[in-house]
Amino acid sequence: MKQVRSFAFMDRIRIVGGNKLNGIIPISGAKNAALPLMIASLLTDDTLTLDNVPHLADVEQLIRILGNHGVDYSVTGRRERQGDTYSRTIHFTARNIVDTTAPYELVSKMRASFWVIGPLLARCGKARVSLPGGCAIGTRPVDLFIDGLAALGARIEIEAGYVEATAPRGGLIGAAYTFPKVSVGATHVLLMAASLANGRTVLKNAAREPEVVNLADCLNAMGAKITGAGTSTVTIDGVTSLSGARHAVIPDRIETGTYAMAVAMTGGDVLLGGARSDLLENAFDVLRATGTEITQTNEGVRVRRNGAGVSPVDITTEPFPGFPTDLQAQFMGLMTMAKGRSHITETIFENRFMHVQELARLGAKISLSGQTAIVDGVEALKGAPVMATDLRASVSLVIAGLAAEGETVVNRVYHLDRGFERLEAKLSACGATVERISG
Ligand SMILES: CC(=O)N[C@H]1[C@@H](OP(=O)(O)OP(=O)(O)OC[C@H]2O[C@@H](n3ccc(=O)[nH]c3=O)[C@H](O)[C@@H]2O)O[C@H](CO)[C@@H](O)[C@@H]1O
Ligand SMILES: C=C(OP(=O)(O)O)C(=O)O
Repeated sequence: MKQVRSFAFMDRIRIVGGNKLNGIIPISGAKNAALPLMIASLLTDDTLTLDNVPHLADVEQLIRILGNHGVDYSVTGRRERQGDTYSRTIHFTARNIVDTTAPYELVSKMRASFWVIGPLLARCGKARVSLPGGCAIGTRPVDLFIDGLAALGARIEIEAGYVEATAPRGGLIGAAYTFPKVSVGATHVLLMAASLANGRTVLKNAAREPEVVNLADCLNAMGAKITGAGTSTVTIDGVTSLSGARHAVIPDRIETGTYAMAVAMTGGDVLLGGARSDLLENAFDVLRATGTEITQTNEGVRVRRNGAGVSPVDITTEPFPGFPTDLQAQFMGLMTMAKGRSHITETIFENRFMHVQELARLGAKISLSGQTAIVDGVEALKGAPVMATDLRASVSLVIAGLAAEGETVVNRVYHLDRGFERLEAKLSACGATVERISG
């Protein structure tokens, strides 16, 4: 097995705030689209080639997990921009599945690794997968995966921290299943499992996220028969086998929204290269209401804000097409500098406010009332040492640091390396003072 590149654990990010952002930030392939696409390679003994795969700790970790099941990979077509390597083309081949167990040591590091349960069960008739880890933003149960796979005929038991799933003799059986709650991950898993089931599956109340559509398009290119992805009702007519394909990861809408909010905070004029505004219309409407100019161009999304100040806007996180929970922390960063009070309500994860106390170190005025944060904008933030607690919380501290007076040091940036490719290089190229201090 080839050496998978590691990310440094104890690095810190040092920011000296106060500079406007001006220039171009190339947007990478989406982490949350790349991960399920990589997992789909388990469904076929042919090669699945994925373009625009970001170089992130989560991607490298999933390469290790897939390797444990017998997936080989090779990297070609590295793209170079601004003298540095980024998103790559990776070929994944699961000629033989050598192990249907996904062990705790690998799966506990990342939520999405649990999703191998769908393709392993569909292709091999069995899977034994450790209960997952991931960002500590709530309890994050797996009941919907279990109920959904059981609806396709799987027998499921939980034994010593592992979900053990067995398909009926002859394979999974298509069925109608209504998700009691919208789940991105459970929708991904049922799409993959039902693609190789016998007969028709109809999923109701399915997640409509662009990453689900990206996966369905890839599965269809591999020979699956899926219609309705991107709506709440998805129909999958099972096929007996899937083939290889070549497919591109969509641009990262959360990275796009994050840098757009950074520009809204610091002021300036930045082109988010390759970004698609149709992937986050709601968040862009909200940003426009704060006083930020956003236009789609042929090259990407242009974001501008002059010195007029930030207007407060209330938001509530919702499944797509609503305001994404993965941008809630960053938006709170922006609201700390608004001219007035805003309310930010989190409805997806019950413990996704850990950035509140860290933003307070920078001088933010935020109080919590249940699932709502009440943010009173301050004249200016002041730099301070802060601690990253999860992926999106970490980046909210970085963008707040860009707008704060003086020096901010963000500790525990390994969270950031899970989901932001070359963050310091991208921001520095637009005039920010940001550097990584090796731990
Ligand atoms: C790798 C990836 O793509 N992660 C994203 C994915 O996470 P993930 O797929 O884990 O999130 P889900 O959409 O499944 O979670 C939505 C809600 O459903 C609950 N739930 C989920 C499954 C289940 O079996 N039972 C249950 O109750 C969750 O606890 C949460 O409250 O979608 C989230 C919601 O947009 C994003 O914040 C994450 O960035
Ligand atoms: C919460 C996230 O990731 P995960 O689901 O892997 O924890 C995220 O991408 O913001």
